[in-house]
Amino acid sequence: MFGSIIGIGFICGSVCSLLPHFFSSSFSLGNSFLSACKTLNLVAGDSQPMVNAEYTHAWGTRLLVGLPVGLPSAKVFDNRNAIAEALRVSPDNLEIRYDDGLILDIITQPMPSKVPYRAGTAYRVCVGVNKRGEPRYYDFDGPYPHLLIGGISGGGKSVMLRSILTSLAQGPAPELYLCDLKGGVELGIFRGLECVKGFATELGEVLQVTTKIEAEMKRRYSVMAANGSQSWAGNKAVLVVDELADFKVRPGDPDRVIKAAIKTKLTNLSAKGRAAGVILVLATQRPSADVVDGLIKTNIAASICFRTRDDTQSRIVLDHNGAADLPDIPGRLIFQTAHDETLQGPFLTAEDAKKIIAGLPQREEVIRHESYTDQAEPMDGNSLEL
Ligand SMILES: Nc1ncnc2c1ncn2[C@@H]1O[C@H](COP(=O)(O)OP(=O)(O)OP(=O)(O)O)[C@@H](O)[C@H]1O
Repeated sequence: MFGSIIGIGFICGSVCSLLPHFFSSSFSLGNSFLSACKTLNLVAGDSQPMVNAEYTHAWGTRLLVGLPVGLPSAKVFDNRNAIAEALRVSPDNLEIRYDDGLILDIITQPMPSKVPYRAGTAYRVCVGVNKRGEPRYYDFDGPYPHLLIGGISGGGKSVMLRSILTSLAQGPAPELYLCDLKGGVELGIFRGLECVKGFATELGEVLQVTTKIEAEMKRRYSVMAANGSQSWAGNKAVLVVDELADFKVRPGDPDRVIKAAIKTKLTNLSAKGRAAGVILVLATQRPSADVVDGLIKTNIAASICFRTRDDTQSRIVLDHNGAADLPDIPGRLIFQTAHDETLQGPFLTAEDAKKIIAGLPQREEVIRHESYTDQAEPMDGNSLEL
């Protein structure tokens, strides 16, 4: 008798070891959830929710829950904070969704503070991994045109731009137009790539580059009109601006004319670029209302926001205060498209990026810019020879 009990125990132990993710935490969080449901009166008459499965993952625990007829899932969503308290996690670490049944993800492990760069596929670039370690992508060919990247100095914007550009350059690369008013310190490593069609390190050059991409947008619209098509089917053109605050006009600013001209072009590109396959990536460490003005913001549908200095900056980028409360961890961000998700951005050093770039098609000739003068007529877009 005793021997057979040991035998059954041995078999159960062996089977369980083959299923390390299933039932391995002896239903403890599932039981806590069910107790919370009772306390919160999340029942339908005499019927209670059932935990159909409890899985243990590296990041925490997933509960698959069946709700009795008469208990809508909305009632569970409404009680999220109280359920999180019962499960002893912060509300941020309890994710509830309905997908053919109720799924509760209880995140008990901290997010990693460093995740490696990974190349995307075509126009889909990896912008980080979520709390469950799943990669998330921004698709330059997707439904959310234009990307705003904001956050305090040291938050991780430059590393993010480096990852995005490296991934895009790995191809099939779009045409890249890069504006880096830090003298090319951040984006200079991309300058020699064949796919880089414009590179600016000074205000005059930014006006040249934005004029050129605007002309390309107009050309594409003409082609589309001739073809009777509504959207550009060819290669994308991506304009990257690091730092948007460089075009903020201050009282008595001697560069106000050129800055205003650049701002007008950026607004125009943000409004009309998408259909022509022209996408903006605008980065700033000073997201204020006069830097990310209403017109540009209205046309930008996706944001990556690192920690911000205060609630106001967070609201400018995300329309809520969330980024001000992010932990002080470089690379930690909120990615906003249809909804928000906290991610750890991919980490890519300049040295590693250079190694990848070295294996990509390079241009032989140097980009030549014409100088800008206040008197110059608006350029027709053909003045920048590559
Ligand atoms: N995704 C990341 N994962 C881990 N560490 C990161 C990440 N991104 C940035 N860091 C760290 O933070 C430092 C600052 O990052 P980065 O230069 O990108 O900040 P920034 O927001 O561009 O600042 P600034 O606007 O002053 O240039 C990096 O040198 C790196 O050590």
